[in-house]
Amino acid sequence: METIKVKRLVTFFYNPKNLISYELCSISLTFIVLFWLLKFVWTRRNLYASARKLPGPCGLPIVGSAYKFLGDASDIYKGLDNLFSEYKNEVLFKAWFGTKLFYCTTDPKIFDTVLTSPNALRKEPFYSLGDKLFGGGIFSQKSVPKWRRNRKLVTPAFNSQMLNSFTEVFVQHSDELIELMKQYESKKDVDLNDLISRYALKTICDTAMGINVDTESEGFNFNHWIDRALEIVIERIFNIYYHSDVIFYNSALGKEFIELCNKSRFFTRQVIVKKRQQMEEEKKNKALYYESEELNRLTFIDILLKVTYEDDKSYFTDEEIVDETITLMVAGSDTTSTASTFVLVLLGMHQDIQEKVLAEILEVAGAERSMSANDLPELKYLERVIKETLRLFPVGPILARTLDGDINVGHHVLSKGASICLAVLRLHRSEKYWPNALKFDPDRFLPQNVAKIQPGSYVPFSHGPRNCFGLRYAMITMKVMLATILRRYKIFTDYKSIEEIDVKCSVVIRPINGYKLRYESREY
Ligand code: HEM
Repeated sequence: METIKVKRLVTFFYNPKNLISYELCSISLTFIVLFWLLKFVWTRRNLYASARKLPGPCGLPIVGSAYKFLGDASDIYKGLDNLFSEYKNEVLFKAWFGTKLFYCTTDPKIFDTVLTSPNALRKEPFYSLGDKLFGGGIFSQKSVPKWRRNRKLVTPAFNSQMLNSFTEVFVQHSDELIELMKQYESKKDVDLNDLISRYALKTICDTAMGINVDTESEGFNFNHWIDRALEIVIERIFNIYYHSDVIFYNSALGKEFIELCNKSRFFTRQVIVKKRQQMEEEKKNKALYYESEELNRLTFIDILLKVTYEDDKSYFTDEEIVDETITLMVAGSDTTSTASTFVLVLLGMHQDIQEKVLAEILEVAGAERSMSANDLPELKYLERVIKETLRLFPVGPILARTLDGDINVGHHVLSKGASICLAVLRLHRSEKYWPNALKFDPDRFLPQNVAKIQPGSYVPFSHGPRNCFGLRYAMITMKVMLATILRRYKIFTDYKSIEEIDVKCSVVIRPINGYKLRYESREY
């Protein structure tokens, strides 16, 4: 059989007629490839011209510097950090990732210009590698008009009146949390972040959706699924072979990712179904579920369901409602729980500051009284502690945007079509803008000192039109929960210094070796 095939091939090439057509074919193919390559290079000539003016690693053909970031989330962050260390004296440098040009910076002026520019409203397209989890939710939405429309639609769900009305829910769940903490008291290396994540998810579901989720039940794993799924998204982003759907979804990592997405989205769908059932029940007593006087008190999910099922029926599809809901559940819980756990680590490391925070809490709300919305603005020192923690451990250590138009940053024009990587963690720890940067000093945020902070050098909630819209929500929920924990328990950590806490970036920041927390009851 094989010999027949070989014979046929030999006869084909010995036939002069076939040889001519074969040569013609290969010549045309070569021309097509050359033409495509020239077109590719020509349309990107501005990128190459811009890149030539900047320092940065040349990278290998096709893969660029992507080989520097192979491995898991820890290796990837280490690779990125090493790259920024290598060019630490440069205001702006370049890095090729595959065929993509990235501008890299820790300069606050560039941060400010980029984050407020209408040409940088789109998230870096790598974010869409997590689409199976978040779809086109507001955080990763690729279409700027759709993002603008959806952001405008849901923002009223977090107005001041709504936020004040949430305080009671935060208090109730914080009380449940400290009860839950009792069983692990004095134990070493408690995974306090797991308990706090459950609190955070419960509160976001209760406040933004009016749904009570039983996060304490056995087998409740939503936070862990999301944690792992985000870690996989980062691994996929930095491994260019995994950018191909065929390769990724046929790999073990891709299969694990699909399973995690299915489980997380199934859980989210159940939350929505529960809400719709609740609405149908309540609707029996009213002509319309949404009475006009209640319109300014609609929760996030009320707004999504109202525009979809009572107004313009084509506003969101069912899957888009899941996209928005899961996005909010993660953006509104993983962030606050991570930030709050880091606050506890830093207070465990700085007992004097912990005692000052406690003194303030006792002065404002006493040892037993439930916290009220009026108490929260009085917790000024606690607020400074949270801000300083977010400086040292910004939840989003890296921000990335793609450029839809040129942006002039003074000494350089960033080219349309490139992307930009803003290294928030490095900026927040830069000695140039934060003297004695690794010192935990909440007084940097005293009103008289805030005026001296260089604009653009403190961006834990990002900046500009695409900043975090949960900023005020986050501050309130963290204050209530931290004040409730701190007046009941004294916190300790095995970490001795900030330098000791190695971090990785699984979209959000994480300590590689855990939080190493322990706590003991306080006696009054
Ligand atoms: C400590 C708490 C929080 C921190 C540090 C934080 C930080 C951030 C950052 C840095 C971004 C921009 C990300 C980027 O550009 O890639 C962002 C966006 C976002 N955050 Fe937060 N966040 C927190 C809490 C919250 C809460 C509580 C909510 C919801 C109630 C929320 C909802 C969102 C949403 C929906 C976006 C996307 C906004 C958009 O693209 O228009 N965040 N957050």
